[in-house]
Amino acid sequence: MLPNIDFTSTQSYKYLTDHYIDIVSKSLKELFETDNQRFEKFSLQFEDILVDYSKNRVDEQTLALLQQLARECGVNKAIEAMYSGEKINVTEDRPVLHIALRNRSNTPILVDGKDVIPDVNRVLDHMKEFTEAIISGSWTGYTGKAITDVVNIGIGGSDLGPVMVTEALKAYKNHLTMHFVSNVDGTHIVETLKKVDPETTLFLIASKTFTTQETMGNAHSARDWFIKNGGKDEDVAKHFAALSTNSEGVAKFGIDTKNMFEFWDWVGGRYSLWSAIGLSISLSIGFDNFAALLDGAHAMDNHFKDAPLEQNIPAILALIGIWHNNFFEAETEAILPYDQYMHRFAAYFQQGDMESNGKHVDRNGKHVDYQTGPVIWGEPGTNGQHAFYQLIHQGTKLIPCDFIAPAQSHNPLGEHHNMLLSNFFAQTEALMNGKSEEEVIAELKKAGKSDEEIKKIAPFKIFEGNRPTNSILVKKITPRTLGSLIAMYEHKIFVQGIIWNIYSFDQWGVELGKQLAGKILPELKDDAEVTSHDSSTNGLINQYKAWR
Ligand SMILES: O=P(O)(O)OC[C@H]1O[C@H](O)[C@H](O)[C@@H](O)[C@@H]1O
Repeated sequence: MLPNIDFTSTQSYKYLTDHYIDIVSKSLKELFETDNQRFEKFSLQFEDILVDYSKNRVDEQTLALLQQLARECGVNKAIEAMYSGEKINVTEDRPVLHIALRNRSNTPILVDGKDVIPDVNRVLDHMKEFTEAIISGSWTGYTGKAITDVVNIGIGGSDLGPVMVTEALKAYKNHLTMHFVSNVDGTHIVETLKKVDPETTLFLIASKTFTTQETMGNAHSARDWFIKNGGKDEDVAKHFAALSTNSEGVAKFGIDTKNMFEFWDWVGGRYSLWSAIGLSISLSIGFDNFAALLDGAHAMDNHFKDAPLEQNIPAILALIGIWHNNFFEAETEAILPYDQYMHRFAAYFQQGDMESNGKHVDRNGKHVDYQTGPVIWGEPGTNGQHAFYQLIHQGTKLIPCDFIAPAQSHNPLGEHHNMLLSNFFAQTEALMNGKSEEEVIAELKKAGKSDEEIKKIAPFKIFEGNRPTNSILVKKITPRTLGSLIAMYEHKIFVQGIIWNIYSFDQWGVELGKQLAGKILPELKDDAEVTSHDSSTNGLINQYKAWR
């Protein structure tokens, strides 16, 4: 059972409300000036990952109170419940066991009295064998040629994780060319099929449910293309594999269940890259690297389970996020990787975080009267600097940011990496310290500006600073460190969901749009005027019919 506590009625929440008044009166700059141990006190290292959370508007008391809040909300109990396979996804009556997919120490985890680990390992063995056959070329297409291209067809959790990881670990890539088709917009599949040859292409149909409209549409189009371009029905087995929990659906589609890589309903879609959904990752970087990704996640899982709250990185990041979200009323959080390979990291956690904690009903079925999950967004640095950092520095909204960077580049090239990292360090420093009026005036004087000119221009050049950031410095982005990093964010989301007293592992909010699209689709089949909706929806549908 998950705890069921309204965090706003806890003792620690009341203390935090008072303490907030004290903290807002101090600037980050002051907090650093009055404590030269801040970095030592407010940073933690996990293997090759350094997490510096000192540039947040917190002091020792803030963290102590936030940790007390976590205790009062039963975070430790909730962690135990997840790890022991309890059905904590109550509205779907399922356990939440992405940790079991990377349980490299093989400790049994029971679901309905049955240890799930042997099944996890069986599928991993199947993935290994298949990966090796494809990479070595011993698996051949219908004309006897080795596979050169892999097209993963999936959406949401069956796409974003594999895309993000294969991009982030591109430095480990082999000769296979990867393609990802997600959008039901025909352009996506059409443009992809232009680049591949049916004789040497493997399609992975990735769908937990094997019913998702977009994925099924794209999968059927891929199959039709394959048949139209020389393949026969009996050749499908050599070119199509399925990653799914739904063996009936897979068989119905015509994929041999021997080519089905199974996972289970206790894996949430957005937490599924560690499962058979990760087959495209394994094909792209080899099974050993995929296993190293799992190892890294498992190491973070152990840290999360065992480390006391005071040293527990995911818990600390979660609590600081709550501090910003519920006390400073920040509405969004930016994830800013200073690593080009990680360019889909923020997009990945848009689903990870927003689909998990974008809920307004608490675990009693009641509308909450506090803020829950933030809007997650971000782009790689330094591109973001030249686009939206203006608002972060001088806008009216508070945007807590996570800066992530590797110390070692996979592509050392002259001064490039120093230039990149100098921007990372400079931005977090600038966001913290800002630039005072005195500094601006002194600078303008030095530049020879008159008093009048200074008076006119100075207000625009002032930076208030006091903008909070986390800095996550990774020695190098390897499969292992990436695995740990992803798991760190997953657990952060978990802790926040527990404290906000919501269910983080369902996603009912995506259903309504799907249902309505299902109703509208038949209405688009002919040219008859549609009158069954509101005037806007009718008007749009009828104009669409007139123009198409
Ligand atoms: O893997 P599938 O069953 O095709 O689901 C793909 C996606 O569909 C839905 O929209 C869910 O909201 C996502 O959580 C899921 O990842």
